[in-house]
Amino acid sequence: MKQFFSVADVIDLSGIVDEALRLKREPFAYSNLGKRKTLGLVFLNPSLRTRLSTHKAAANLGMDVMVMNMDKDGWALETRDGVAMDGTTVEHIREAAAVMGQYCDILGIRSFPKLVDQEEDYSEDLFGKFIRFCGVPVISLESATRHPLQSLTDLITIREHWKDDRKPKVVMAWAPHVKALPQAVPNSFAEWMCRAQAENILDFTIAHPAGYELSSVFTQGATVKYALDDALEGADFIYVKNWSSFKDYGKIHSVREQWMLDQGKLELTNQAKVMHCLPVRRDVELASEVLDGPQSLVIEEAGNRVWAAQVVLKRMLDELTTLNQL
Ligand SMILES: NCCC[C@H](NC(=O)CCC(=O)O)C(=O)O
Ligand SMILES: NC(=O)OP(=O)(O)O
Repeated sequence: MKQFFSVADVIDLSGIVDEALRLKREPFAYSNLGKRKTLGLVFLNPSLRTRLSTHKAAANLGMDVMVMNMDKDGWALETRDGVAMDGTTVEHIREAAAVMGQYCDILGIRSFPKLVDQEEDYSEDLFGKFIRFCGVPVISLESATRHPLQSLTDLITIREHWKDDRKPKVVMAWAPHVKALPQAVPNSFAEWMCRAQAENILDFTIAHPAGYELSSVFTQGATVKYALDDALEGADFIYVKNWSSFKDYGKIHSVREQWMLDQGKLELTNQAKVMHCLPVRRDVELASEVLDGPQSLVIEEAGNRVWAAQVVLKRMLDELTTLNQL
């Protein structure tokens, strides 16, 4: 694996999930694979889970890890080409990425969208440039449009909790929030679930109020419902997430109906397990009674972030080892 940016970077969806679950059973089976290799984790935004789980995954493989909080500790980064840097930006991504590539064998980077200009965010300009100039394999730690380590984790968690012969009904349900959030997590989850649905692994439904349609690039084959109660009927897994409007880019529309998942709504489902990528705003996005209840998987789901990161790092290290032997 040379990069991990979207589901398109995975050839074998079931294969990578099974391999991650094998790593969960034997975390130290490849503890020398990453010896004398360095992972750099670059953050332009806050993180708890991604930072710690990816660090732990690298440690399990014997790697050294360096973390750069670019937003707080780095020089202000310029990403545009052809501009004289006579303003507030100090260092161009051309040099910054290339220099980090000198110190690291694999790099991970997190960069959220600005939610102002749809075209700019969806061009993934910063990611494209980072990949181009750093010269080493790159893992997305969440970009403007996707969060692949989270989505792989989510598929691993669903696989772990589904023992029936019948395909599970997975519902991604929009939830209220106090501020405008990116579409990266729901885009990515939809993209991975649509691929899983195409591979006959599960059935996938998206529920959101009118005006919250995601880009059709990510939702091919998904059933879309505009009423939460209707979508929840027969659900085996509910993936709760807020996102801002894609069409009316980055905006929040007022919604009259109740979209927060509480115990009453949960009772409409097939005793569904409840998932959320975290962080979650209690009693805004998701009722405390559900988060603290027996159907919540959120803590286990966060725990599984380690195995998603570890399988991706392992595949990249395997490839680096093969290249070194040539
Ligand atoms: N990395 C996981 C989610 C990150 C981000 N959440 C947030 O920014 C929450 C902020 C808040 O609740 O104020 C999102 O939804 O894309
Ligand atoms: N779910 C997730 O990516 O969490 P962090 O933003 O804390 O890394």
